[in-house]
Amino acid sequence: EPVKFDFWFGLSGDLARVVDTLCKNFNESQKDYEVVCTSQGNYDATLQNTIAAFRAGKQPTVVQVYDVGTATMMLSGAYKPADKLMEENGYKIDYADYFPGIARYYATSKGEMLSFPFNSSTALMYWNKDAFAKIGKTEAPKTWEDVGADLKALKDAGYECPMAINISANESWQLMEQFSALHNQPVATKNNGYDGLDARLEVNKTKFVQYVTDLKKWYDAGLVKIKSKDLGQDMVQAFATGTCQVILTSVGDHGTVGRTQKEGMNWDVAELPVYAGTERKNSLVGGASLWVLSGKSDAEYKGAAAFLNFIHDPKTALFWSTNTGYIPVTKSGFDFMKSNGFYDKAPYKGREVAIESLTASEPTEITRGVRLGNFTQIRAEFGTQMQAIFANKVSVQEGLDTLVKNGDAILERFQQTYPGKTLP
Ligand SMILES: O=P(O)(O)OC[C@H](O)CO
Repeated sequence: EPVKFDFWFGLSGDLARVVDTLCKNFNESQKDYEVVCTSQGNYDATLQNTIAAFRAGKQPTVVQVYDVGTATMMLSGAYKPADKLMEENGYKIDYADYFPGIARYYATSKGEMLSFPFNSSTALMYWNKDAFAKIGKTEAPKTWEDVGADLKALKDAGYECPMAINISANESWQLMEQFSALHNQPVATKNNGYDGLDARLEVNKTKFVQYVTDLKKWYDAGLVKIKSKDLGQDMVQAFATGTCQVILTSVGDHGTVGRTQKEGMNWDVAELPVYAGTERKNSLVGGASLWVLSGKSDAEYKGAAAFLNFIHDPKTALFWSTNTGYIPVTKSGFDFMKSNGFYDKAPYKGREVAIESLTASEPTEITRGVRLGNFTQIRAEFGTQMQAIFANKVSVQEGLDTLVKNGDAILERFQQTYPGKTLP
């Protein structure tokens, strides 16, 4: 009888099917362990359900935690450090093989790998080449000023939804966090939280204010439509079916768009635009890492170590990245894919743009990431305020001021939960 252990993850729909296949591949690759993989619906729910399960003593052995849950996990103390787990179980992992920007996001300041990078991404602009051809464009706009002009031209050419944005809770990632990084603008003080739990939000006085103002202006002019998950709308499908001509989303959706697109539709991905005159910085590493939780048996830990080792294998990287769009997290995985001609082939060719975006500059103190406690709640507040802004209930400045005020209260509560503690 193989030893069973649970893996909870946050991806859903088409991407969840790819995870299921990955789990099946692991189970078929050996006889000692059986991983039982269960989607929790989304990243937020995965973290919340894990915390609740932990309190009830029913936590899974392995859990996928999104990038911005890292600070919460680190301070929870509810994990078994992944690097220690591997060492205890006799696996030698070459940590220098991880891309430094990715490793750094999930490591402590001393470089310990508490969790293992799994699905790494960044945000890109997806654009419909057929629609842009109708307005005489063969390239994606590079500045937000050009985006504004192109959306207007698309509208004038008869397109009902030139661009769609998702203002649900989780979408602060591409709209607020990535935008801020590219423009080297802080989301929060203390270098986005890396330098202290007393960090507080700053998005009501950065370039982000101008961005929301422009998005709202374009929305009022019918150039931007809202396609939000919490309204039961699917922005990625709105693009894939040809309904909307531009979206901003994760490179992790690249495989899904390819599988579900309207037949014959020509599309591509490009780096997120920046405002004219901006010195572009690297975009943020998104996605999630795999944490191993405390309180499990030695046998389950052996299984978890074998699973992490399987995921670390360049062949798994090829399977995973091909079918999703997530970028390989190790140099060996990337080299293996290159040697297989991966990035030379359509439709995978465009995906290299994600790596270009991630490496556009050396990470600054601001662009290495965002490390704030209880970020799930801050994102929920983002969703609430963006909806109030777009429904004309408050002005852009009022909405962002409230986001900062309520977000700061969330950060303050987190700080009080861990008196005298600092991030590892
Ligand atoms: O859509 P993903 O998986 O690339 O993740 C996006 C963000 O990083 C979530 O925090």
